[in-house]
Amino acid sequence: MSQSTRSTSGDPAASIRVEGLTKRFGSVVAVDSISFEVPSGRTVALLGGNGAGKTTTLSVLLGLLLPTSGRVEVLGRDMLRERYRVLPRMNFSSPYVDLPHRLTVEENLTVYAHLYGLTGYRRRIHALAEDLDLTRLLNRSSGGLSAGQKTRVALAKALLNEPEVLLLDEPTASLDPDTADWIRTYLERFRARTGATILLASHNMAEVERLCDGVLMMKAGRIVDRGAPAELLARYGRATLDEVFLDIARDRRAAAE
Ligand SMILES: Nc1ncnc2c1ncn2[C@@H]1O[C@H](COP(=O)(O)OP(=O)(O)OP(=O)(O)O)[C@@H](O)[C@H]1O
Repeated sequence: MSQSTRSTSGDPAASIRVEGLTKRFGSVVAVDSISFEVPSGRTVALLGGNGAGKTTTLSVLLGLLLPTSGRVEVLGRDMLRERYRVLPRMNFSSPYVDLPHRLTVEENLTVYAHLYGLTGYRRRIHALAEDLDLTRLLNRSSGGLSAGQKTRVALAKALLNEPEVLLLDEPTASLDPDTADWIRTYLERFRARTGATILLASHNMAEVERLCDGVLMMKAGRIVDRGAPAELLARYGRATLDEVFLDIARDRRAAAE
């Protein structure tokens, strides 16, 4: 089993540790007793069809949703009891979160910099804007941006505090192939430079194969398989993760079973 995604075993180097996590919404079991660890400095993907429980898992990890049961630790702290000690060291981006439309991009990033209590934030915002090709957009109102531009602004917001743990929900959704590729390269460099731990939900298998050390395959709230991309390809006897995904979605068994 891949080191990057193994079930909980108390690895002290794990930046994210989830144990027996269940989240119910009324009669809907969105996440059903899942356990996993993400070692420090690794990038791991949550994969699964629509409604598999990926966004719910990320939301519990951020402390935005309370778990029905189970334990969630980030950077060694219990997210239920010590979330405010960890949140300054984390960040996230999601296509489901919209920035206030009337504020300019720079104003929005400044509001977040204040929320994060950053000093020297003006320089940081301009450096990130340059990195993410946003300089020309800083004075534009956020509501008028294209989907791809909004995604890049959301990523700038997520990187403002140089997070040690970064949660990304579909980081390249609605980006054209060129911009998506550019964002992936950026994320690779960010991780190499900072040693950040990244957990991302994605529907893009090429992205996962390129960026991720480990994969957690979710279905109906459960983790139904896990491993490094190469391990999963070998186990299912497939050439691409797309094919592995379809095998799992359609209940075809791994070749090695
Ligand atoms: N606030 C909520 N109230 C009720 N049900 C919810 C709520 N949030 C999520 N669910 C349900 O929980 C299940 C998991 O949803 P979730 O958004 O985590 O899936 P997902 O894997 O992120 O899906 P997608 O790929 O479509 O984004 C779904 O059945 C969804 O309808």
